[in-house]
Amino acid sequence: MSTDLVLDGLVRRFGGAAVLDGVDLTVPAGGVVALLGPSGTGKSTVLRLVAGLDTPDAGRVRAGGRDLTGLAPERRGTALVGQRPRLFPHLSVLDNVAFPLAVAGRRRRAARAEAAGHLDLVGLADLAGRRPATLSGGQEQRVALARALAAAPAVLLLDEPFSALDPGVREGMHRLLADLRGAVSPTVLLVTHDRQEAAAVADTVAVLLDGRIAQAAPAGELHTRPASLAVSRFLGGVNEVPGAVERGAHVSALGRLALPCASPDGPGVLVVRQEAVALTGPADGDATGTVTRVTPRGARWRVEVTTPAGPLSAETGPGRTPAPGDAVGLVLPPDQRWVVPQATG
Ligand SMILES: Nc1ncnc2c1ncn2[C@@H]1O[C@H](COP(=O)(O)OP(=O)(O)OP(=O)(O)O)[C@@H](O)[C@H]1O
Repeated sequence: MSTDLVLDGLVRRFGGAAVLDGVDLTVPAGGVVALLGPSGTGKSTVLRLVAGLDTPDAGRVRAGGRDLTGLAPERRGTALVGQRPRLFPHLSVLDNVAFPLAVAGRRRRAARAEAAGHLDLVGLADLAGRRPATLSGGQEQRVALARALAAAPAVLLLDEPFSALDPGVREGMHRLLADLRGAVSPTVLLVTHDRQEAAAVADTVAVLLDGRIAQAAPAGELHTRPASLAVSRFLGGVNEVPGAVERGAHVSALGRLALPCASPDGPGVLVVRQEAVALTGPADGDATGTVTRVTPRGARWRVEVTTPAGPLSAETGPGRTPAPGDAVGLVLPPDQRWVVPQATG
């Protein structure tokens, strides 16, 4: 049975510096939240505090209304899967998965029967008799997931569990996670530094910046409606037009651009995702300028343009791409315009 997970004002200091400085976050029962942030911001530390492998300097961890903060790891009802599967090399795949059941006091036969069910859940029933050394990286991680699920955790903690896998295998793991949600609906807190992974598997993506959750929202909303310039930049947003909001429009060197939603009057930076910006002829568009650079981004192209408001970029699909020196117009679609406060400091 899944329960919610609530982090309430978690603080963790190392050598006097607060790595976590008041982390508030809720994962609803059966929900998947991805914790996303730059390297070294304390994502793994959050998981360690939830798992009971480390102790917060302040704040509480609750699950299903139970305060876990002072409890030993084995009494918390959490299971942690990390980047490395850490399987027991001398045990078969089946016995690896049966291990937490045996520790919980199940008889060997019953533990194995239950473990077989969990292996089936991760699609590895045929490999039950194999040793971990004979498995691929993706298979090993599936076994690690089955072992974690065998412990029937109320909360499953995943610390970059797919980051060492090849992209194709990683996508398979994302699908597996979705299937597992359908079958056992665990409450999941997943740490990742991969934006695409966070968007692919989580209902809510929480961005950890400077020791706090800067924003928690569905991935699409985070990208198009960031709470701050810091969130926008962390998510790869490059278009920033300084100016001010005046009676429902953003006023800048580009002129007056109507805003789709109410925004308070005053200084503000217009942000529009580069993927949403369209190129048009130099006589049209919300901004006009000269192309300075064109760079490939996978199957797409990033086109950088100097405009009266500074550099702006568009990402175009396959097709005719302008060249440096071309005069172009940029369309900033009205429903994609969003204003964030000016950066401070
Ligand atoms: N036990 C510890 N003692 C001292 N410093 C620590 C300890 N654990 C973590 N830190 C420091 O806290 C910071 C956050 O570490 P953490 O591993 O939680 O970050 P992260 O966001 O998971 O990073 P990454 O994405 O690189 O894995 C780092 O600067 C790390 O060096």
